[in-house]
Amino acid sequence: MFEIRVEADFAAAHFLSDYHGKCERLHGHNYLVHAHARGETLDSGGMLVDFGVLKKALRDVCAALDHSNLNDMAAFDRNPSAERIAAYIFIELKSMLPEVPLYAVDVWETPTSRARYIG
Ligand SMILES: Nc1nc2c(c(=O)[nH]1)N=C([C@H](O)[C@H](O)COP(=O)(O)OP(=O)(O)OP(=O)(O)O)CN2
Ligand SMILES: [Zn+2]
Repeated sequence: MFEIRVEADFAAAHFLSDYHGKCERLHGHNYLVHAHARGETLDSGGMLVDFGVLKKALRDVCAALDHSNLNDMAAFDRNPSAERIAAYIFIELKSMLPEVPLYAVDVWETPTSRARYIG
């Protein structure tokens, strides 16, 4: 089994509507995102997926979120948690690159807190 991972980032504001604590107030994160692809088969160039292809798509998805207020996006249903952001990015990537064996998307909200969506 082979696995590759690419990375991108974005900065955004959010708050959690159904949360009692500091995160119910508007605040921001520098989100770090990892996209993972997994598979058994390499192409004739010996690659699972060209890093550059997956990285460009991930950067495009992250650019659309950059410097936004994530609570403005209906996709997150008032609670833009790291879990929902990871699922959203996974679905966006899969629609852009249906042929890529995308495995998971990780969203690091802080250096010590990460959510993963496995598709
Ligand atoms: N499962 C989840 N839990 C929390 C999420 C989330 O998206 N999924 N989000 C938050 C807040 O957005 C918060 O900003 C980040 O939480 P936390 O890791 O607690 O942030 P800190 O760095 O401030 O925590 P330290 O105590 O300094 O480690 C909360 N929970
Ligand atoms: Zn937060």
